[in-house]
Amino acid sequence: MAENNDYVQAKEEGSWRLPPGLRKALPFYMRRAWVNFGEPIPLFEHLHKTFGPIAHYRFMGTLIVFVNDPAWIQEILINQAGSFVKERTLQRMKILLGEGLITSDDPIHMRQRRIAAPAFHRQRIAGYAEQIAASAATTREGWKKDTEFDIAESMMQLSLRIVARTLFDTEVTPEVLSVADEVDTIMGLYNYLVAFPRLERVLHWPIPGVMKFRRSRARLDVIVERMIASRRALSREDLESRGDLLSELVAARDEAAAEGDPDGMSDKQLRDETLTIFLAGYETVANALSWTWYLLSQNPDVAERMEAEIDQVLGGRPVTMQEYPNLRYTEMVFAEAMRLYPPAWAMGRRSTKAVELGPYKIPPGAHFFFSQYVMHRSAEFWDEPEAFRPERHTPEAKAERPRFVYFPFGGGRRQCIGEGFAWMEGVLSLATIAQKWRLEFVNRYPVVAQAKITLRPKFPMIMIPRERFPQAAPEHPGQVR
Ligand code: HEM
Repeated sequence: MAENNDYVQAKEEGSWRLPPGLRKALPFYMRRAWVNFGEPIPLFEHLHKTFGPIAHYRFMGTLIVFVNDPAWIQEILINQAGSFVKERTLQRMKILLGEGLITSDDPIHMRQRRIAAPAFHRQRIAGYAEQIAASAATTREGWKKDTEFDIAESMMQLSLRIVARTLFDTEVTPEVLSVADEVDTIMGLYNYLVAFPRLERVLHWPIPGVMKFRRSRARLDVIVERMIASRRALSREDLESRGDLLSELVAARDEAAAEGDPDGMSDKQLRDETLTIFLAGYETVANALSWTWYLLSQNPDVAERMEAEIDQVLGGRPVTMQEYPNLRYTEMVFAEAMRLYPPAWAMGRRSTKAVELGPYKIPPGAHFFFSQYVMHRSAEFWDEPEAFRPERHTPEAKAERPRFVYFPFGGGRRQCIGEGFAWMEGVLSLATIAQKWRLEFVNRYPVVAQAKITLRPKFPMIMIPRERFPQAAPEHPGQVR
């Protein structure tokens, strides 16, 4: 990097040693193509390209460090995790999610995670395989052959159906749809709301966007509280036999209380966890699946190989948990789609103590960002990063890579609690749908990834379902041959 008016080399500041970075505060570069306040990926890419594995800049008086080195990401998420809390923008999600798993910090987080963990154990989530396959089959049967539809919308509906069945043990009732709608409204307002410097204080002000947010949040609370109350009314036995995640959480809470955990999980925490899991588990998987179908449509050789595996493993039967371990290539396809289009495209932490990364010593209060999107496409670690190659995810290839070159589910003590669930949902949904259809992409809208809370397609993604085993057209009486 050449020293110029824009950039500074690594430098000492008092007892700190900062990595290289932008000489002036970020707003100074506002006219540059890589600065767009609603869209941080171009900025992260620019920092990586210009400065390499680590860079700093300042924004509104805060020191921000962007890290794109797998060993240093490991330092932040694992080895020095005790020196970090969640970054402020994320903490602001507390206005919606309260003290749920995503937003809380220790000691609340540690306790909540311990209580919620059994609901996500492998044996428990295996029980959801059947509901996932049945939901995907409903989606599959809803498509009309040779008729265009928007895959992004369809995958949202599928994942909503799966969440409704597994989290709440219900179909997509108007109640579940309103949860999705209210969450959508709130998330749409979220980017606007976090721009307020003293957000928590303005929440009571009669500003239209804020009022809308408050109304949505209140409606959401009523719905979720009703769902929790219906579980509470059940006997222990009935609760256990229901088997949905919310019942599991209520049961886990009761168990913790019975084992003498003095502060168990309050009703308020149960509400926070329910919303957190709903939010974390719904859009992420839907987007991962939409991107997978898009990439398959662009790589017919991969689609063919995946279909061959599915036909061979399933032999035309509905997929069950037993076959799941044998759908290895399908899983690699899903993994590779999440490399190119990671639903969680960046993560952030704030340091509470001094942090040492290699030669750098960074003061407490700095914000650290790292991006799955940038790392998963870095040429230092990936050969021809833009190419879609599921073979990158064989056990041998994985063993050769440093841990944090590929981290769609994060890592360390805050690693995604729903990871096992997400893999199963992705693979079983792909297998069920690909049993019947090959999707053909219709190039009507540009394919642009939009980095909102998750990485979603910005425009509708139109597909035509082609039947894989076309049925002979029925013969009509009097048909002329
Ligand atoms: C493809 C799908 C998914 C992706 C890419 C994904 C990604 C992530 C990532 C990167 C984190 C860590 C965030 C951080 O450390 O700052 C996370 C946390 C979390 N995820 Fe997921 N997730 C997915 C699906 C799910 C599902 C299906 C559920 C629940 C059913 C879920 C529930 C959670 C929860 C509760 C946390 C917070 C965990 C904690 O801090 O202890 N996620 N997820």
